[in-house]
Amino acid sequence: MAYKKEDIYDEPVTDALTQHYKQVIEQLGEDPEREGLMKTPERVAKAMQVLTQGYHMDAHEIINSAKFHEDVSEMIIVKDIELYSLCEHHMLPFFGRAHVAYIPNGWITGLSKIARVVDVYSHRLQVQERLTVQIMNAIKETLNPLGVAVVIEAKHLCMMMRGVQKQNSETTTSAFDGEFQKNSTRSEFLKLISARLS
Ligand SMILES: Nc1nc2c(ncn2[C@@H]2O[C@H](COP(=O)(O)OP(=O)(O)OP(=O)(O)O)[C@@H](O)[C@H]2O)c(=O)[nH]1
Ligand SMILES: [Zn+2]
Repeated sequence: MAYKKEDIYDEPVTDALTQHYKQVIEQLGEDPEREGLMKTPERVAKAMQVLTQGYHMDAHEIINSAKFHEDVSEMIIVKDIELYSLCEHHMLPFFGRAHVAYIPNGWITGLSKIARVVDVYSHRLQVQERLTVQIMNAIKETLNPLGVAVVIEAKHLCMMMRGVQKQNSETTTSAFDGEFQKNSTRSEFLKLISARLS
């Protein structure tokens, strides 16, 4: 599991990406040999490996590493988990907050593991909808809870810096399973997450 900084970079990948980014800089009309840009291709190569490190991480393994038997049947909510991802269409960031809830069925996991699962799937090339469902499925498949809910609110730089150039639009996606498909449970969850947001 690549948790530590030194585990993230793969030397052949860094070398190959560095060469490509040097060409990218040239094609954009800049001089990759000028002082300020000398180390930029390598920096970008490393940054991109950090932003996509989720491909080398296993969400199921993370949850299973801190899975505890506990007889609680109340809703557990972890809200305002900040997330940074890359849209797979433009490879530009989208960023915002994830709110995750589940109703245990005998098993709980460490709270930080929920945030780690958000990181695993957001550190990949994504669409917000798939990211939302993947987080839900990882919790569903490992904890077999009575229900899981995930809401993500995010802003997409591809819509802000280019293209349609809308600075204030925010996209909300949601995925509900089990008990959360019932109106009353879903309303309770939505009320609890919006209570602190306002
Ligand atoms: N559904 C969804 N769409 C996304 C996401 N991130 C970016 N997009 C959209 O992906 C679409 C790609 O559309 P294209 O027409 O192929 O690309 P484009 O010409 O760059 O489109 P514009 O952004 O409208 O200029 C755009 O409408 C983006 O807004 C996401 O997470 N989910
Ligand atoms: Zn995009």
